Amino acid sequence: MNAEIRHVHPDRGALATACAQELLAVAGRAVAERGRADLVLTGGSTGIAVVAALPECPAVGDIDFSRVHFWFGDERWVPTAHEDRNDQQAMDAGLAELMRLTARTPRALRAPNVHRFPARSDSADLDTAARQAATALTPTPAFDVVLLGMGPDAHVASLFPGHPGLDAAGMPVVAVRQSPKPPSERLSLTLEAIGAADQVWFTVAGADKADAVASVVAAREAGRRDPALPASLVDGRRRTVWWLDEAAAG
Ligand SMILES: O=C(O)[C@H](O)[C@@H](O)[C@H](O)[C@H](O)COP(=O)(O)O
Repeated sequence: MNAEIRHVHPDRGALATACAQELLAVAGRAVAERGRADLVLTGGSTGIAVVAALPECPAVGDIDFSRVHFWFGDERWVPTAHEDRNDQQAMDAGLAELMRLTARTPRALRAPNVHRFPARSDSADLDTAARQAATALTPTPAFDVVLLGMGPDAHVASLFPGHPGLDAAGMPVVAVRQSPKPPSERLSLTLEAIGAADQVWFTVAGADKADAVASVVAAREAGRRDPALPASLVDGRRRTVWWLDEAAAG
């Protein structure tokens, strides 16, 4: 049975710290129980703040990062190492530091454990890249946690209200064009791939998100799945968690 939990923190920094600590706790348990952890990171200000908080967590030294795999919920279709890429922002914010901190140990986080979407520079076109990414995600890994940010329009990953990607069925990755949030071309996990996760965590901060949070929470509490609010369409198999700051919680 799916449980929905809400944590409210004073600000984005406190939210990010608490969320990062819990993420490492989940990773530690997954490694102990099934030999590996699969964590899906997200772009956006709050998602990247969570990654930035990871190296500061006291539990870093207790985790066997050689068994922790990081994935991405979506990616912006720009060249490798471009500053707009979610993988590059995550590396710069915290993954590179995690690699540095663990480098001289047998538990090191190494580059092959960071599973990136294809980049504009190394794939022929967006549709080919989506097919390549889908192949790499078939079968879909047993994600322990999918982290999601949420836009003021209630989009998650790169699944925007009214966009065709929302209807994608039978595939884990979809090509997204004409995204209302720049850049306009993107790759995204589908609702099906996100929903295969054990836990889905929304990380949302800022007063500009309060209306969207209120609408999505109201829809979910009423059992209403509304394609105009993509965040109302996703659940973890076991648990869905909201990590909010006070401004977003309203
Ligand atoms: O690539 C992206 O832009 C995202 O993954 C996107 O879904 C993001 O998480 C939300 O737009 C929230 O972003 P903010 O926290 O910056 O508002």
